[in-house]
Amino acid sequence: MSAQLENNHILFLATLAFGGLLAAFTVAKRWHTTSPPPPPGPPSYPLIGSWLSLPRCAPWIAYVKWSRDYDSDLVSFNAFGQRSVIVNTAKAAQVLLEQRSAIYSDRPTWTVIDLSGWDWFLGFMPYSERWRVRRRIFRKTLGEQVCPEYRPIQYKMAENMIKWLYSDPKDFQRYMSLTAAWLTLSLAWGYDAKPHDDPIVEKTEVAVAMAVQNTMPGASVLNEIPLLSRLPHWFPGMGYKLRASECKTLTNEILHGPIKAVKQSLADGTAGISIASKLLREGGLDFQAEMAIAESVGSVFSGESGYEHQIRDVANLPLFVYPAGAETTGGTLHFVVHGLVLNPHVQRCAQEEIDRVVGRGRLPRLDDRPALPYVGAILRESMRWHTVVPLGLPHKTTEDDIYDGYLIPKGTMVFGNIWAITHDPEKYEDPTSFKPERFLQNDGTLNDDEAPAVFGFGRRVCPGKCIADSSLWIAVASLLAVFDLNLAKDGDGNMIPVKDAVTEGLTSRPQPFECSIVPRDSTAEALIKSLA
Ligand code: HEM
Repeated sequence: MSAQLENNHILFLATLAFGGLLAAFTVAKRWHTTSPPPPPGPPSYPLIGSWLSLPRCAPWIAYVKWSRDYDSDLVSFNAFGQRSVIVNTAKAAQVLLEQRSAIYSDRPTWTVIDLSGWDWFLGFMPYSERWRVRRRIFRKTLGEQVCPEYRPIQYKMAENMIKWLYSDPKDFQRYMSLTAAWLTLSLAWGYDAKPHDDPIVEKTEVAVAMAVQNTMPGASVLNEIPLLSRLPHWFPGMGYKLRASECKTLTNEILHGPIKAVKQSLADGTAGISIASKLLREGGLDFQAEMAIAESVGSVFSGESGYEHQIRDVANLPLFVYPAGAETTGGTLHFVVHGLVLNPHVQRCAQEEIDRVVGRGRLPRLDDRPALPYVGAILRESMRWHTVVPLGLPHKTTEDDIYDGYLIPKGTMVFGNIWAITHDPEKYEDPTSFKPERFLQNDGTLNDDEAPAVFGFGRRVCPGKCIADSSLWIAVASLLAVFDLNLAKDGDGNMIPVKDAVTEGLTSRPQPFECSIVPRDSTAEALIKSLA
């Protein structure tokens, strides 16, 4: 055991020495060449680079300040030899992440993510034929063309949300998350998650939280120095490894559970619409054609037969939906409630619109959407006001590039700062205020600003955009149709203030807060009670 410890120690020191040499070499190379400088950023030191200067809280806001200080659309830093560039303006994002998307669409390799058994997740997959095939299958099963087929699930989601909120309004934050979890599990496998103690919801929430924590810049030293992953989990600072292995076990359990139920329901003839049932039943032929393309391109799949890929992909594909969709959709619903509670006049305007167009006898439907622009403006503003993925997912360059005289070398991690783009005061006056009207034209119709940055950029743009947007719209419209949302009162009848504070990580949502959610009146209560 002590010899092993000594070996590991030597390995650790060798890694540090190697890293130091690498950093020194990088610095020396920069001094002695005439290549353009990287985008500006904090000072860099041997080995660690600018790691000590990395903002530990609200980095998306800190990076905007860096942009102001350095007077540049782009800022950058180097941590342990890995350069990251932050794109802080819509103009630069348009050029780099959209127009030059062909060389900005790779993803970094996160050692901790691989150790966690999350290499199957589309969002973390390198830009490769493997990614392209899965993305095409995703589009076929959940893209814009097929999105309307999932309406029954979306309406059921909204009805569930209303019933849960009516029965237990104090626990609204849990129910907002559950609404999103229910939606994604239902889309994935037709799985009807229970409102309490659902095993799949519980396991998936834990696994997702573990996985996403490990992707933030500076989250784990293993991401910066992958060689350290050879050290044992009990070695000081290697706790990440243990958590990664727990995450892997949990993820495997989730991956293999619900697909069996879908196969059974297809055999019984009871399967409803879901991505899994589409893949197994309706999508069979197309799916096989996609897999044939995948096999013809090679090495990723070497050693496995097409049938095995197919089974593995059918099992894994629906699972993309939960990590990508539950946290984002749930977080947005939290921000909608947050914005509405702080702005009762916005609720009144929306309710007036819904009553006029839909009446009081039914819930709004997606066919009503064009006639309810104010509700649409509330959704856009909620997503702009507090972006749920403030820094998006990191892209990685596959070639050297130059922008504004700065070099962005091949292998750079590039973050589109979605928060900065949606809080640009030149585009959005008073950007920290919640003002749905900013998305309306003088005649009351929606303008053409759909705040697209919230769904990311270029070839990696969110493929769940259509289903997310329509599901959120139906949830917001239904919520406003039947409930009033107000500040909660304490025991003495005083209003409990709600802070405008958010959680931090890869995704963001409001800090826990209290509010009162009550049926608007007896007509609304009767409608709620009529929901089957
Ligand atoms: C409010 C809801 C949502 C928001 C704000 C959102 C936002 C994003 C963002 C910013 C990205 C990264 C894009 C980039 O790299 O530039 C992304 C990726 C992704 N999203 Fe969404 N998303 C939402 C809902 C969903 C839903 C419901 C699904 C699935 C049904 C989904 C599936 C995905 C997937 C699979 C990726 C990875 C794509 C890739 O790397 O190729 N998202 N999303």
